[in-house]
Amino acid sequence: MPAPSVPEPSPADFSAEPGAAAAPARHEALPLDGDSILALAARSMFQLFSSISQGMFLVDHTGRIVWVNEGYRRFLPALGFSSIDQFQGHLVEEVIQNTQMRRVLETGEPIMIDLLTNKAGTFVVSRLPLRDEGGAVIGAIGIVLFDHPETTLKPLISKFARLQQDLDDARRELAVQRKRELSAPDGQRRAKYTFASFVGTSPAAVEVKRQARRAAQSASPVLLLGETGTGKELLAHALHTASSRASGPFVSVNIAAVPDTLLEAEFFGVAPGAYTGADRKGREGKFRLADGGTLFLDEIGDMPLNLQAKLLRALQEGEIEPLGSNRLLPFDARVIAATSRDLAALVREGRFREDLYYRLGVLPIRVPPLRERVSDIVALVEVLGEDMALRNSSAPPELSPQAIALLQAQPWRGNIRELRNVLEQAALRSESGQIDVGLLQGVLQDSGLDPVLAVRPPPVPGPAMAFSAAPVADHTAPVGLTANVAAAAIQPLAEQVAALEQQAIARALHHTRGNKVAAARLLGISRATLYERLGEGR
Ligand SMILES: Nc1ncnc2c1ncn2[C@@H]1O[C@H](COP(=O)(O)OP(=O)(O)OP(=O)(O)O)[C@@H](O)[C@H]1O
Repeated sequence: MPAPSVPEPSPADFSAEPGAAAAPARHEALPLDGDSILALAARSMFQLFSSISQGMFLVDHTGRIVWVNEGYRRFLPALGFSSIDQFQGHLVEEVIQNTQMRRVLETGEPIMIDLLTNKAGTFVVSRLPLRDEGGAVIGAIGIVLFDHPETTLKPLISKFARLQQDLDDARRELAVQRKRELSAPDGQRRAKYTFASFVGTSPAAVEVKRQARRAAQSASPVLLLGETGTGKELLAHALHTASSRASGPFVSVNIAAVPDTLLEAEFFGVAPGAYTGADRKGREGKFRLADGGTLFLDEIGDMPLNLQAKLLRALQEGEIEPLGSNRLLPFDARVIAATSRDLAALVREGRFREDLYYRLGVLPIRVPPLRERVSDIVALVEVLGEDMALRNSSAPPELSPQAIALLQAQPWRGNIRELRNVLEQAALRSESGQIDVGLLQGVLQDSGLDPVLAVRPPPVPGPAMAFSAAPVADHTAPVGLTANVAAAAIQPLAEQVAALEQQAIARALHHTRGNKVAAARLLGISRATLYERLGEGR
């Protein structure tokens, strides 16, 4: 090991203990010369950091670790080291994954606050350069300010995760929109999904696709009801593509996203000359843009009451009146509406017109939440993993059977969107591309989800499930299942029963927040049987 260029400080030099052995003689007053004052201040700051931080280490100018304090040593096992010799004396990037210490050495710039995630967990860290008297960078100090920030900084981290998710969603939507615009000749809007894009062969998924296919044959309005992220918009696209209007435009309006004051113009358009400014030339409304095709009204439950009356009239008469015009214009668009709200309850509360509810709900279709179609999770993970890989130009993540079992046990309140987000986070944190149950549990916790206890995996061939189905980026292409998934689907009955049993146990444990006695009671089995099924037989 080359000699460190920063003299290795003795622990006593940096002792955090007040009055520690090597502390200089007590000063009754500040020393008078500037150098001594600076030295005293530096030592005091160092001691303060050492005592309030979770751990510290020093690297020399080559990036070699030359000193580690007591606090930091407890992270060594999680980083994969059983003794300090395996850590100290090595280059920092060889022993701490994802570290940015090299950047600090190269630029001389501190990184005051950063989030570091590696196999030891997620940490809030600070990195400061050390300079000699001439100002040259001779090393750097790494400080772990907080470990487990998911607990200590939970509100901040959840907010960050939410914002990140919003940003990712917005980017995705923008990319899709751009693609749609580019592929649409003469500015026409097209649907991008078919029924094949709706992944799932569970009884609930098959039934919803059956109903939607039948609805595609009719000209009546369709009402898609279901929790957020269950695939209502995807189904609306598919329904349009399977209908006789497939060659016409697919136009969608997210009512919740448009300010109330602009909705009327958005729907019915603006007559030329009605306004000054940008709308002087007039503007087509979505009803007219959807002429000959399908108009998808997303989040219909958020529509203001005054506009509900106008929408009802338009649907009944097949005519709209643009703002600022006294002419009625005919339109020919098939309406599909969707909501994640309890529309019947809104009607009871007087917040949604009953006549409009019946008018829109001629063909109501309930889109099932993911927790009612647990058997679709393997295929969904496969498709989402492939899609992520395609976007990031990386290999699809590989999930251990235990990780799959954990995913199957989640309540998924945000449904497929939430599942996707969890997978993306897990893939980001995994260095090897493998996602095991421990990593996944951390992600679920950090995402503010209520992770269900891990259970024994469903019997799946192979050590880990490699996902390599056809990409979903093109949702018009049928999604192929890999041999693995296909094999999983036709496992021997005993294995399928065992998998179902594991899911039931996971759900019961979730329900009882991990209380095994209560879970056993719920399942009608003895505690011993439950332990045995959990692989903890004693
Ligand atoms: N069955 C499915 N197979 C594959 N991807 C799906 C499926 N269902 C939903 N998705 C994907 O999940 C995401 C959310 O779906 P979608 O926007 O259609 O849900 P939604 O019910 O309309 O949500 P919201 O109510 O929040 O608008 C999309 O990226 C969609 O492609």
